[in-house]
Amino acid sequence: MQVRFHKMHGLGNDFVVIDARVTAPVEMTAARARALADRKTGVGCDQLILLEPSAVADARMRIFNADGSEVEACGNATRCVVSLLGGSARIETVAGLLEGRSAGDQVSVELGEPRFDWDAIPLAYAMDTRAMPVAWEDLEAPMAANVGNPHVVFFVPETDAVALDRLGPQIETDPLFPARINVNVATVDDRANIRLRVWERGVGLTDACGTGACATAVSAIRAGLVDSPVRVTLPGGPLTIDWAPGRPIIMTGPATHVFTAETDLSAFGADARG
Ligand SMILES: N[C@@H](CCC[C@H](N)C(=O)O)C(=O)O
Repeated sequence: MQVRFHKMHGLGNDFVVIDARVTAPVEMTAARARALADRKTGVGCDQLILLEPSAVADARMRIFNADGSEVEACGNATRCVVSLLGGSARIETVAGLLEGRSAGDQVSVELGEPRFDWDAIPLAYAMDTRAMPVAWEDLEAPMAANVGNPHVVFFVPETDAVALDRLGPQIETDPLFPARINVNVATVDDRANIRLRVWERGVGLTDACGTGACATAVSAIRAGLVDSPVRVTLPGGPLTIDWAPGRPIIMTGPATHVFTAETDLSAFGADARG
């Protein structure tokens, strides 16, 4: 089956976006998503995004990590899809209905209200998500937030000094996190600026993670460390996050279209399932 796809990125967090809103349905399996995302043998991306028709929005967005797992939310891809759909769009996701709008080269999306209860993260057992009584070597007492997907956030003196490539996979797969977890390591520079690195669930180290920036910002606001709006600078560049308790999170940043091409989907994990 021949399909058109768009290669896009948000601050270097890159996507293959297949728009199946008006074409024949695209059957996406974990194996097919993994094969497409493979940077050596496939097209290559952090997330595979499948747009399908929606009865309640402009599109239904399905999100597959590079390891093939289907997940609930992706902040950077949401901005890319808003831009692809013309700069103003309502998008249906597993995490809820998201709205976005472009202004110049910036796209703002409303990502819903964060959840902080331990079972909403989810964690394996009850604990205070403001200062969790756990540690992995020097990384200790993280906060946790679910911003559509699950995140743990460590505030550290210097994010660049953390061996996230080694500790990220350990924390991601710790039994404390029954749905696995995205791992954020952040340094608060001042009340308006945070620097952040992210080990993404199902991917690894990425240049940027929109939901990671949101989870980190709301955690820092909740802890009284910064004021809203706050700039969160990732290796790929900055995002602005605006949030107050009881309000949805608003994330603003760029969305870049790289190219459009066609590929034969049957070459990628045609009959593979799971
Ligand atoms: N890159 C994303 C997050 C993608 C999903 C994440 N890896 C998960 O498993 O929840 C973003 O920009 O938010």
